[in-house]
Amino acid sequence: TGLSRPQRMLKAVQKNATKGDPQSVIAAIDYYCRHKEWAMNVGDDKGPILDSVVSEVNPSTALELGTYCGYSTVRIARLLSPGSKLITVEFNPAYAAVARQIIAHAGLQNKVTLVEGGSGDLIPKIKEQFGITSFDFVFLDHWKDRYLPDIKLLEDCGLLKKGSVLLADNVICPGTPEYLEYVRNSPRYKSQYFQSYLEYTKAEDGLEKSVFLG
Ligand SMILES: Oc1cc(-c2ccc(F)cc2)cc2nccnc12
Ligand SMILES: [Mg+2]
Repeated sequence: TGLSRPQRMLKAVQKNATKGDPQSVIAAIDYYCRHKEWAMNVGDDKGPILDSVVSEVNPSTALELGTYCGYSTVRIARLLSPGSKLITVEFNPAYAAVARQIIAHAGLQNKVTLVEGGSGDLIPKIKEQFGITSFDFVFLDHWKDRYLPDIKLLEDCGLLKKGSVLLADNVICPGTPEYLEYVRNSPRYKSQYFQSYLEYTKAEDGLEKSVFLG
């Protein structure tokens, strides 16, 4: 049945984006998904909000849950200072295979470690496997029913410290009600909603930024 949607997106990047130029990779994906076929990238409405939070935090260690094709991986990694690291976790091997190639096309493979597997299984292994004591920034963009259990796991594994910033995609569409209720009512977080739009559409969506208070 031919190429998958992620593979078609990869082809568009290889055809239209300049190797080693992250901005051209971002633009090629946004053009393809806006004009050819929709895909679940954070996109060019929410993307600048992601950029501003990453730039403000300037993380030495960052974690992304849900790589998909690597669009937000490229958005985050292009803003990291030299020596900073982004770990991105993807459950679906076919998605991971495309993401590796898109991240490489952007020339960001040295800043990114893509780990294949379930976030619930991998989070407890991060300290020993990567020698990371805590994350300055976490982008949640995977399955919505994993957001809450995964931040509780990050807390329990001691991977968050005072000032760690969580940014969650899709808190309106598809929606993460349990997660929102938790971060907005827990004394351990200071939470803020950034209203925007579901990628490449006019539907409402937004990002929730939550600072861990320790
Ligand atoms: O940004 C996203 C959008 C959607 C999505 C799918 C279908 C719709 F109709 C609306 C929204 C799903 C997502 N799953 C995982 C990570 N991010 C997602
Ligand atoms: Mg998303």
